Amino acid sequence: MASFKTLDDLEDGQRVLVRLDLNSPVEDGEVQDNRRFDRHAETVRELAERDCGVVCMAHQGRPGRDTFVSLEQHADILGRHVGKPVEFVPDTFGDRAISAIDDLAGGEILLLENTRMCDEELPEEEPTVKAETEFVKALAPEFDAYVNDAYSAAHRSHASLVGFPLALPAYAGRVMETEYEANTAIAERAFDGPVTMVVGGTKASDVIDVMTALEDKVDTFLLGGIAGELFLRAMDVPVGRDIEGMDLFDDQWAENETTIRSLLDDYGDQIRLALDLAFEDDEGERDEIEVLDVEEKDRAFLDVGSNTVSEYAAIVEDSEAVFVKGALGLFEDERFADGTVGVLEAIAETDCFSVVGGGDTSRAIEMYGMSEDDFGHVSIAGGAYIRALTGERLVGVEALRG
Ligand SMILES: Nc1ncnc2c1ncn2[C@@H]1O[C@H](COP(=O)(O)OP(=O)(O)O)[C@@H](O)[C@H]1O
Ligand SMILES: O=C(OP(=O)(O)O)[C@H](O)COP(=O)(O)O
Repeated sequence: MASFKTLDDLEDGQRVLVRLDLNSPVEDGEVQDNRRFDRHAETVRELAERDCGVVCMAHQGRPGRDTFVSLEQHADILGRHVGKPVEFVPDTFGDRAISAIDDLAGGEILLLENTRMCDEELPEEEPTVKAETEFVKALAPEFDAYVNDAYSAAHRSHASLVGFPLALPAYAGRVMETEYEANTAIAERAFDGPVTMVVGGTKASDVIDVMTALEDKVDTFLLGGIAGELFLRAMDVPVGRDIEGMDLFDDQWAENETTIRSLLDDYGDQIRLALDLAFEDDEGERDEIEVLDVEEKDRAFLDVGSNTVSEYAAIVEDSEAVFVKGALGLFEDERFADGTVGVLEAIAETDCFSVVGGGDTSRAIEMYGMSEDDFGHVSIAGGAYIRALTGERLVGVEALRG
């Protein structure tokens, strides 16, 4: 179990500084609503209902990128999800921020400006260094407590994540608590029956890291996506054509060939690869081919085939726990969603313990009309999820332990 304090340990009516992760896609300058708002709203609402004065901080994008924008729009979106007004303060820790915090009554909510607009936030440094920044020293005396709900940013040693826990009594928010429990389950929990891990997506290195870290915890790895094709290539199946403009295959093959071959040599019995693959035919329709019939590296495969889905679904049905990282195909295109959706539906239908993570893959649940309630946990974290799966400790979580 986690050895940090949670909101159950926090007294009502306090003035609290809450770190959220509202980092969102931005299209043409417009911040896109997403599950992070909905999840964090639960923590913020609870604190406001418990008569706390709630001051939220969060980041958006990275300096120099188009997504590095103000949090003004985030305040409106968050307010809609909380069901209460969230006042935006265009300042991180200066006079305007301090004066707005001083005026805050119990039950009211503020959102401060993008923490990454403060110079001291970003360089990754030790918590003790971050605790000595002007940012932390100016804000901390205004509060009774600090709550970190930003699990998905907890792998970053930034001031708003690791500095404040040294300056204030620190608690995990509801998102932090549930993400931590679910995402560390594979590394820390023992299951009575078979444990299965579905791994796919575009990043072979993520898949390799997960497989290497978890080979003794997982009975069967079900592979798909671009990563799965690279494993097929190591079995001499001529797949993995480069899509124009994207060095998805050849670069990754050059980087990972040796590790993929040794994973297959050492843990081949635990690894299932696609039996068939799907591609776009001349009429633009989905077509499928048996892996054994692929003779030339002349087309892009965009999903696993229907026999593979049946085989994978049967393995899922017999599992005690299933963890998902990465999609089995290009599910954003309905023609190539069968693998990802078929396996997710199999998970949803069984009563196994399940965790689905990865920013892109978990979007498939909503896109294809499945309910998050049918899964044990759907993570809103990307990088932090991978780190948790591979047993890496997250600095932001460690800082909460005191
Ligand atoms: N065969 C494929 N060809 C192209 N894209 C694929 C293929 N298989 C999976 N994908 C893409 O992989 C993406 C998810 O990859 P990744 O970023 O590694 O996972 P996540 O963000 O879920 O951790 C999906 O958006 C999906 O479109
Ligand atoms: O969205 C985030 O990470 P993710 O894309 O790995 O889920 C976090 O907000 C961390 O952002 P960062 O990777 O710019 O430090």
